[in-house]
Amino acid sequence: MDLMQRVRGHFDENIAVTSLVQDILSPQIAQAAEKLMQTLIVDARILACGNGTSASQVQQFAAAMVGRFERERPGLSAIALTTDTSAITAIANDYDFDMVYSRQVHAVGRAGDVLLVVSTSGNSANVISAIHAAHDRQMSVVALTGRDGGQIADILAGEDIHLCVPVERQSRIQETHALIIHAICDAIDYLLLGGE
Ligand SMILES: O=C(CO)[C@@H](O)[C@H](O)[C@H](O)[C@H](O)COP(=O)(O)O
Ligand SMILES: [Zn+2]
Repeated sequence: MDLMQRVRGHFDENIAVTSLVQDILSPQIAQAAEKLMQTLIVDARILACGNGTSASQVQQFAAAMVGRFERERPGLSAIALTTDTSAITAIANDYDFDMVYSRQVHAVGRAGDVLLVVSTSGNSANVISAIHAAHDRQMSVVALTGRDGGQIADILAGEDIHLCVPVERQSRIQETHALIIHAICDAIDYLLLGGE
């Protein structure tokens, strides 16, 4: 395979995954946006966490809420738990890296808040602990995962929403998570402000 074919292959694969996910996840994505919107309008908060690329994606989401997405509106209450290096290093150093998010959820989370998690494998231990902490706090969860949803698929409960991109390749899962997050941001604006 020459290099050009290899490059084009990424786009072909992305188009196929995007189309699959449009078919199977659009209703749940709309449902997730409704849930987050219901959370924000009663002055509850969205806490968000993930690792690596997913950390950058939850930060992007929080920035789009507190700042803005594509339309002008008041700032909305979302906090990425990935950004406070003092808290993260203290918790990892004094306790365990698996607790870097759960400890923050326990400390900051309140009943009615929502935890947004992003994990390509569904198996990150610190994200799994954060979900348990959210449940302890009477918070529900919106989880973006990939492959078979990993262990996260097994621990979600009640009113939690699971958006699983059911393909193997990490890059395709992450690109699709980015698209899902953009769709959710737009849907929240649409629910708040109506159509353009
Ligand atoms: O995806 C990349 C690089 O593109 C990695 O940085 C990736 O995000 C990290 O390995 C994460 O630790 C993977 O965790 P998860 O998404 O499976 O929960
Ligand atoms: Zn639990």
